[in-house]
Amino acid sequence: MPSLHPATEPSVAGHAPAPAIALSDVRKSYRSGLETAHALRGVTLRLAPGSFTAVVGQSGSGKSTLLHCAAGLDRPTSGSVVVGGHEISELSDDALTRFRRRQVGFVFQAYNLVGHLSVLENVELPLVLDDRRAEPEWLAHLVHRTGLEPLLDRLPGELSGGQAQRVALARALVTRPTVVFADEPTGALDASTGAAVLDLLRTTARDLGQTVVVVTHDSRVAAAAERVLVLADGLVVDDLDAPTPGQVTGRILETGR
Ligand SMILES: Nc1ncnc2c1ncn2[C@@H]1O[C@H](COP(=O)(O)OP(=O)(O)OP(=O)(O)O)[C@@H](O)[C@H]1O
Repeated sequence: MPSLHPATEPSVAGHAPAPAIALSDVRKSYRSGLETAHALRGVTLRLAPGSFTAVVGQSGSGKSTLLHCAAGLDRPTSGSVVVGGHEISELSDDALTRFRRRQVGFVFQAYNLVGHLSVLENVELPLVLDDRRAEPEWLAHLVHRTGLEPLLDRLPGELSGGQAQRVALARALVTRPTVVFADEPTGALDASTGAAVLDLLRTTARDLGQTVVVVTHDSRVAAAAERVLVLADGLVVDDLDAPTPGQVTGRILETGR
């Protein structure tokens, strides 16, 4: 992609592989009138390729802002965001849109499926928007992996919540993105359906070597990840390795304001 210039930070031969995502001192402030909200106050983190990370924190701690800045949905006020070796924080709007289509997959709580398109058309949509066609083998693998074979001709309105979220997951993966961001991916599902979707997200990530970042309020969802980053007041205040749900809840409560 010619419009994306490579990151200035090279990976060092013989050391850990270059991160899938690297944020350096990312700050984001929102101004409204005389007030300024400092949503991110200097976040630095690196996520390894193929890692499954959860971002947790109390309401207002900056989780959504972090996701938006890391995914190229919004620009940081300052700092560097490198995804798949590309510095994205200063791209033009057009280049940022192309970047998102090619390098990032999204799974949202509300699924965001297009109501008049079939399941198959929804899965293929990110490629169609980018004038590309699906690789048949990859598409067949994803459809199989997400159990969508019997549902391909249905419309989103004819699906259960868990089925709709599986469509959203297949759609997020169809472009083979550098990273998949999931924002409260199980928030609209009952507990057992949510657990099934989460398990699918985790095993798909592991089997495909896909980097996944989940933003969630739910400690049980977070505990499915290998690594949990705890945000408080716009800063990463903890970095937990495979914690239990109880440990996650405890750390979030300790950050209370
Ligand atoms: N567009 C905006 N304009 C002004 N302030 C904003 C805007 N977006 C976020 N903020 C503020 O930035 C801070 C972080 O918000 P953010 O939505 O990132 O938190 P969050 O952890 O995702 O919260 P929640 O869990 O409630 O969704 C909050 O104080 C919020 O009020």
